[in-house]
Amino acid sequence: MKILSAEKIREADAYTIKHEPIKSIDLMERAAGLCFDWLYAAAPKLFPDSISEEKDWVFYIVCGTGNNGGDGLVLARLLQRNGYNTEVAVVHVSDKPSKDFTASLDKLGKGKKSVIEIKKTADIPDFPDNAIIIDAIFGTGLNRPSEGIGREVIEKINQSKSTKVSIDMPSGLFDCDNAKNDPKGIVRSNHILTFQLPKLSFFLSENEAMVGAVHILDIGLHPDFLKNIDATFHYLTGSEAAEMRKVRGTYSHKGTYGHALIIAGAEGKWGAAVLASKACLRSGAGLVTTHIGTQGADILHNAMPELMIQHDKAGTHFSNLPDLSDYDAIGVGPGIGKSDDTVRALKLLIQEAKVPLVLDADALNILADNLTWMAFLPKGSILTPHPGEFSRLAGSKLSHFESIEKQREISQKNGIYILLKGANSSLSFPDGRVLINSTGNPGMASGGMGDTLTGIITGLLAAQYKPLEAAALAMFVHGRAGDLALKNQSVESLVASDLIDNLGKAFESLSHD
Ligand SMILES: NC(=O)C1=CN([C@@H]2O[C@H](COP(=O)(O)OP(=O)(O)OC[C@H]3O[C@@H](n4cnc5c(N)ncnc54)[C@H](O)[C@@H]3O)[C@@H](O)[C@H]2O)[C@H](O)CC1
Ligand SMILES: [K+]
Repeated sequence: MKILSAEKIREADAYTIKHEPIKSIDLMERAAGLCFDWLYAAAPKLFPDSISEEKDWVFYIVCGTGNNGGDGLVLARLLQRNGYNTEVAVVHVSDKPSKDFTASLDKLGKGKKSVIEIKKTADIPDFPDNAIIIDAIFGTGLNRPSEGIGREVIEKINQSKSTKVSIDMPSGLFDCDNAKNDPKGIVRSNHILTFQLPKLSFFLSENEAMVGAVHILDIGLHPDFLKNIDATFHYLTGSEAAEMRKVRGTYSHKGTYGHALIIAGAEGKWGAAVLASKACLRSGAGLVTTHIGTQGADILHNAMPELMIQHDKAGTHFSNLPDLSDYDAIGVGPGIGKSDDTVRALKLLIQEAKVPLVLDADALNILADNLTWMAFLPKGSILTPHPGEFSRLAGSKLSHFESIEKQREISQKNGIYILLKGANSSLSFPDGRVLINSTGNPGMASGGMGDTLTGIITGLLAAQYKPLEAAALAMFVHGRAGDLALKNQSVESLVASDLIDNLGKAFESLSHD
């Protein structure tokens, strides 16, 4: 699913109005109608248990004077028509109300319910603590941080304990970069009813306090426009991940699915090799060999009889390169440490490898100490840093938005894929596009999860997936397996082994997406 900028969404809006064709006011009615349907279904769960009777429900609709405010006014009319209690406030954020705002206000007027006009501080009402506040002050038309009376109202809304439902965007939030924005001037939304496509800022950690649950409402923007428009950012949905999955031929054999090499583990961290190797075996590789210090070999053998083992010359860590000619995919890094001979062996691996590499953990830390090696990585290699590893690679502490911009830059410059792990992991391609993941949960913030991801990507690469599909499908399935594993665990108790146990179900679940 594409993620478009506010500017592109405006173009989509205009294209739809012209080519569907539909009047802009009717598009607003359609959008607000979908908000009503959502609220109608969700309201019983949104009001506190103490207010169980519909007659006691209050919907407090706070509107700006642009089209976002217009949506709020149409929604207010629909709520009133269906017999719900409403309070409607208009914040005079601009002295030039939009045409459709004015038309919607006229229609509401016919219902003879008075509107609270907010022009100055003294006009701002006390918002209740047990209502639903509909936030329709600013949408995609915000052109500078909220200020003046609009901002004052936003701050007062944020003081209320009522559930806040934002139309299209939390008012005050920009669609992409909020580095120069002030969080205090943004509605702390519990639910966002966003139109057609999600906005990038919904997925960024700096906006966590303002972005609640996101609900995407299909308002029928023109499919031709949505299909043809180029997008830098994409949200990876289940059906898109499912399309990447390859069907296995009846007459295929283990040779069809390639031979993966995992280089992982060192004294005290053999478990990293176990997790990466297991995940690799469970992700479709025909054969998996793990290159490991002799002292870790028994642990691996006992954990997985299906695995082949390649002994390193050093007993305790990765120090020498095996013959690479047998392998279709190579994953390196989990738990390998940073010994001098490990550094030398990794350098040799980067020079000698003829297949894309998957680099994780200590392999990335070594790379961060030797940034010139980046240009020598086999094209299509995949780096899987967590935010700490990424900041070492990128050279400074960055906001999430800045990290993604930097991630794109490094991918494009070096012809590699970077999978920046975290909530809403992002995968950047050599051509500058970025996929944002839609699976996973906070229980996955624990040791070993990254080792598992390395194994999955390497397994898919061995099984002849192209780097783009291997990285994207692995990212999705890894999160999905974490979500499935959570059903029998809690966010506190979830561990990487649970995730591996659910890989089968996760791959299978794709057939239902
Ligand atoms: N996407 C669609 O197809 C549809 C979108 N709809 C809704 O329309 C808004 C966008 O409306 P727009 O009129 O362009 O802008 P806003 O209502 O978001 O606000 C603009 C309004 O506010 C003024 N303004 C902007 N920034 C500030 C500021 N910092 N301080 C004060 N005032 C500010 C600006 O001058 C305007 O007056 C979209 O989000 C949807 O909700 C349609 O209704 C359905 C189709
Ligand atoms: K809004």
